[in-house]
Amino acid sequence: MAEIIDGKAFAAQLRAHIGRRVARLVAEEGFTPGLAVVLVGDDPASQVYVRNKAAQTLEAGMISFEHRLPAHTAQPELLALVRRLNDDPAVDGILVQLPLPAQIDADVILNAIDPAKDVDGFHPLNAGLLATGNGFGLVPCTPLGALMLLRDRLGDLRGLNAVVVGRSNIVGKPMAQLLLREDCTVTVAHSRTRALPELCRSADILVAAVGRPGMIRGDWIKPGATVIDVGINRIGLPDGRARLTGDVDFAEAVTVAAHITPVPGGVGPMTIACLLHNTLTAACRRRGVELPD
Ligand SMILES: Nc1nc2c(c(=O)[nH]1)N[C@@H](CN(C=O)c1ccc(C(=O)N[C@@H](CCC(=O)O)C(=O)O)cc1)CN2
Repeated sequence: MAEIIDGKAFAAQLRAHIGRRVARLVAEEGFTPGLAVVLVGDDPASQVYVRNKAAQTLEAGMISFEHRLPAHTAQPELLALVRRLNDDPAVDGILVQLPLPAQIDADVILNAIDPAKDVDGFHPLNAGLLATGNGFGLVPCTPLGALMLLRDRLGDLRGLNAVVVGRSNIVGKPMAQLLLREDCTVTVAHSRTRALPELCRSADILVAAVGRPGMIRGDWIKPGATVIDVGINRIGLPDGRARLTGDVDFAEAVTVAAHITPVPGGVGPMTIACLLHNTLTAACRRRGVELPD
């Protein structure tokens, strides 16, 4: 049976460490990092994520600025808010919660965020810095969290075969870039990939980020592989409640892999912990202060 990677516990330790570093900044440098989170509309899952982001920001000793706009908000209005936040010296990090309502072009909004405050790492400048390895940008939170779990479990990743299933800008592409930076041999697979089960079976590290519940079966996994499940799928139950499940068939995979992240409790909690990590990083860089240990 695989060892189950406890992302919830790891994220709690990371947040506690960030909290200690923030306390040192406040005491020694006299400033408190600030994170602005913008939510447009009333998507229930997004509301929970934004609430958790605000609560964990405060717990880490940072300032939380929350902006909630109605679902009918027009793009110029949201753009104006982003520009105000770019200009606000108390705001070190800006995050616009996704998905956005259909009348808003997410790329226009994400590209308007000051790259130095782009704690989601979605701005093309930060994506470019990650792709070229040319300097230090801000890295998208979910893949950064997944990489932290991998390094904690496996140590040196050099030379390992990694297959990333999914090519989104939020997870698949940055995950592949991060693994390349670790000297893995990386393949990015997607909905048009042929012979996907065989390809997955070649992976020492298999990252599933496709958004299709249970798609990766146990016999797609190389015995002894490390499986990182980034999928967060809500499955309706007959009693009206919902169950969270990943992209990997956990019951099958756990009997084949050496290490596996569960859903919930795996990569998900790392997303917000890494958001706080990025906010601390952005705050120190913007203010020309060394990041405390
Ligand atoms: N601007 C962004 N929007 C979205 C991002 C993002 O990184 N930036 N990612 C997701 C949602 N997300 C954060 O925003 C997120 C997803 C999951 C979790 C999490 O802790 N999951 C838990 C289960 C929580 C639950 O019960 O729903 C887990 O997996 O254990 C945190 C944040 C899309 N939008």
